Amino acid sequence: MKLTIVGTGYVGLVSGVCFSELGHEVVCIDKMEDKVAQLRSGKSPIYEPGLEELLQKNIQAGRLTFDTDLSTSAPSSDVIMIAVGTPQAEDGSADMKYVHTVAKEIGQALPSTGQYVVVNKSTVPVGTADQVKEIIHNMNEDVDVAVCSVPEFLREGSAVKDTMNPDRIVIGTSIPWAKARLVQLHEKLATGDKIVITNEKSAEMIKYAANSFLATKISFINEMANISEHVGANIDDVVRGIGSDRRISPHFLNAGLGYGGSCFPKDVKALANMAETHNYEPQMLYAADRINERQRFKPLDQLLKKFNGSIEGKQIAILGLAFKPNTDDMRYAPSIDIIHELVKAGSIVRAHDPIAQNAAKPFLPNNVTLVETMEETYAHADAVILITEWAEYKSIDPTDLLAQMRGNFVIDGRNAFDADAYKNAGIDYYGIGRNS
Ligand SMILES: NC(=O)c1ccc[n+]([C@@H]2O[C@H](COP(=O)([O-])OP(=O)(O)OC[C@H]3O[C@@H](n4cnc5c(N)ncnc54)[C@H](O)[C@@H]3O)[C@@H](O)[C@H]2O)c1
Ligand SMILES: O=c1ccn([C@@H]2O[C@H](COP(=O)(O)OP(=O)(O)O[C@H]3O[C@H](CO)[C@@H](O)[C@H](O)[C@H]3O)[C@@H](O)[C@H]2O)c(=O)[nH]1
Repeated sequence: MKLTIVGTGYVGLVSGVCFSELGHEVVCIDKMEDKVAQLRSGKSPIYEPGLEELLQKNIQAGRLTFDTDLSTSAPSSDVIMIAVGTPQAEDGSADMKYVHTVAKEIGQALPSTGQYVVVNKSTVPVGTADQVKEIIHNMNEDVDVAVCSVPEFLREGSAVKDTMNPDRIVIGTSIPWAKARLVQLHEKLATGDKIVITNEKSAEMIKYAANSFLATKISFINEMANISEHVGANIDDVVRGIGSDRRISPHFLNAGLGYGGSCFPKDVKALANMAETHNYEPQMLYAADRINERQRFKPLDQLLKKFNGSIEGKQIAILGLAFKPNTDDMRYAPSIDIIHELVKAGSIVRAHDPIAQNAAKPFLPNNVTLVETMEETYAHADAVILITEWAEYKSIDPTDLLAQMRGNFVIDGRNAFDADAYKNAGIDYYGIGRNS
């Protein structure tokens, strides 16, 4: 099949690379000319394990090309996918301007002959498929187009693996010929029960429900960790105890500094906003969001407690800047808020991230020192905060760490270190919900 994919962010680029790897002919479109030039030369603009290799392989095989304009490839494509950003608007809703622009461009590009499938792969409010169809028809009322919803569930850091081995593919369309085309497109990825076929609105809702459930699960376990601290329980044991119940499962129950990234924070808010516009008050979503907003500031409370109310002049080492390991994405990373607060309080901050160092720069205050190695971060530090649980940080020897620090306070914001080993080495160790 021939595909045009509009937008080369995580979703558009990873989908483009994976569909071409599966043998389809793919043209990826982006407005940013330098990004398109970079992609044409086989260089990935994002850090994503396994992506660049497949990008180069499929460009060489002639199945994957890049363009700045969709008008050449869209009319000859079996499927046109919209994969542009839907960032958070000021009122918490999804900002739809990029999707609407692409819809107009598609309407202008498609001829009145042929049958076209347009897919919303971006995370969009319920009702968007109808809206996109209306915009396309406003441009060209004769075009025969099915606008469908096929939401994306990949995770950054394992995006290629997730796309090639999906738990399920959701296809939202009420038009039989469009359904047949989309089932065929995905047949090497999912068949049988792994394909969830539904209408457009339910598919759009599935994406928000999935992300909001996962975000709520994280806020729930963070709430349990916070309560455990107050009552003297240990969250690791609590998770073992509840996670062994198959109805709960141990997955996605890591207490820490809360969820960041480009999806959960904005999608919980967008779903809440959607509910409000339909006069429904989504109490659970408000709570998940509020708990998450507060959680990332826990290291500051602990530092103030440790240093008797003032951290002015204290040297604080930050381990990890990206919103999670195996990505260089800094969108809504807890490190940004934490570091700004530390600097405001007069601390001297040295920070390290194995991959996100450059991506982090524009988000951080100028007087933060970004260092090349993790050892340089904690040399002479009064306190260390682990924010992102990169594998290399887990291999730190607590005795070596203590020998290089000036102080002895370590805040493990992701419960990634061996608490007993740290305490036995003489470190004043604080983990989230672990101190009992
Ligand atoms: N990032 C993820 O892990 C992920 C996973 C699942 C779903 N999603 C959803 O997918 C959508 C895309 O997210 P992302 O992180 O991949 O996006 P992104 O914001 O990283 O990138 C979007 C790209 O679209 C391009 N673009 C904007 N307008 C364009 C136009 N008119 N024509 C061509 N290109 C245009 C931009 O230049 C940019 O390169 C969002 O709705 C997001 O919520 C993201
Ligand atoms: O037990 C956990 C699991 C995750 N997190 C945090 O939650 C955030 C999100 O993590 P993850 O879901 O792994 O990353 P994303 O790449 O943001 O992926 C989510 O958002 C995507 C965009 O919508 C969806 O496609 C994915 O299915 C969904 O997992 C990160 O800050 C993690 O540190 C925790 O705090 N505790």
